[in-house]
Amino acid sequence: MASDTLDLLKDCQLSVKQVNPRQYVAEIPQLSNLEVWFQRPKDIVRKLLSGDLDLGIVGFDTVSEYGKGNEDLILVHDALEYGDCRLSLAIPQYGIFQNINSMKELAQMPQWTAEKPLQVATGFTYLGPKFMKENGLEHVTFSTADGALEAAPAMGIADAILDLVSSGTTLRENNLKEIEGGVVLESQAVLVASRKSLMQRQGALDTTHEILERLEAHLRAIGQFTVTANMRGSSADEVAERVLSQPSLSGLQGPTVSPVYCKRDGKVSPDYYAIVICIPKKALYKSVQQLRAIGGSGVLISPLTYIFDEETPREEDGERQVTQTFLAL
Ligand SMILES: Nc1ncnc2c1ncn2[C@@H]1O[C@H](COP(=O)(O)OP(=O)(O)OP(=O)(O)O)[C@@H](O)[C@H]1O
Ligand SMILES: O=P(O)(O)OC[C@H]1O[C@H](OP(=O)(O)OP(=O)(O)O)[C@H](O)[C@@H]1O
Ligand SMILES: [Mg+2]
Repeated sequence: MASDTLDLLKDCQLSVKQVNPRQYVAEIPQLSNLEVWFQRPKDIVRKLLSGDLDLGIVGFDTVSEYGKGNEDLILVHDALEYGDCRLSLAIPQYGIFQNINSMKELAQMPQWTAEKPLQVATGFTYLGPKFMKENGLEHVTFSTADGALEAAPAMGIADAILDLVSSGTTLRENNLKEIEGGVVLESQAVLVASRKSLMQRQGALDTTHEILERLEAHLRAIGQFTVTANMRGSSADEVAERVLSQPSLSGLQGPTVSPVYCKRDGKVSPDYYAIVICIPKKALYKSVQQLRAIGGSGVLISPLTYIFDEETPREEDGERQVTQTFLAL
């Protein structure tokens, strides 16, 4: 998470300058009134709540576990697109669990009683009990460990585990399986703020706004490409019409069409037109085919680095409750 976070900030032109890796304080030269502190994920959330930090970048799982629904925590950006994982319940593939494939079946197993409850090993001692209760599992006890939880069932320490899963390799290698309805939450890296800080600390809101804008500009651009092509035509309007007749070629705000002039027999006139559009990566191949079909040639494709809109989309988007809260400040 730490190195992915540093990479993301760097891509947003917010490089973190750390004198040496053992020093836990650093700076971002572009943001003069900001200090960066390297802390364990759970401590970031705790320190946001205690008022010792204003902003944090952590996994959503950590915000949920240690934030415990506290309304002082605001998700300023809820999808930084790395650290993807899910918090999920896993049980052994063997023994009494061989034919158990859902939370419902697990809850209905006759084995779990007040005297002999289902034992779950987890580091998520807030979300774990809450989830099991919501799923109708009454007879459950929890044991906690900081890592290598996947070994607990084979060691006889627990029946099940509740831990983060990404590729699923660790579970598989330890003969464990996920079950239907067993995902507590989906997680990825988020930017989280203390509401109190944003409201009360001088400059905190402006700095957060700047970071958010840069993040948005970069994240919107990932997966988008600029496509330029040449096209013959009688006028810019006619070329634009041809481009817009194709569903994958409308770009962010329609195509830019520019005349390419050349001089022939002493006369300067547009010989052909250059068109520029932004295209999402997944539509790239289809778009190139469509461009060719309408007479496009010399198609050049380059990755986009930033897309700055008039306003940060996350602030405009009415559907995003969290950012609305941020704006409401
Ligand atoms: N396998 C994984 N793939 C992707 N993201 C993960 C994975 N495991 C954990 N994460 C994310 O990385 C965050 C940090 O996990 P990590 O294991 O680095 O720290 P930790 O063990 O929780 O903290 P500490 O360093 O205090 O022990 C998690 O909260 C989660 O959001
Ligand atoms: O599904 P996978 O891709 O195999 O990833 C899941 C593993 O990753 C995390 O552990 P991590 O490597 O962070 O070590 P830790 O448990 O010691 O924190 C998590 O706790 C799982 O064990
Ligand atoms: Mg692990």
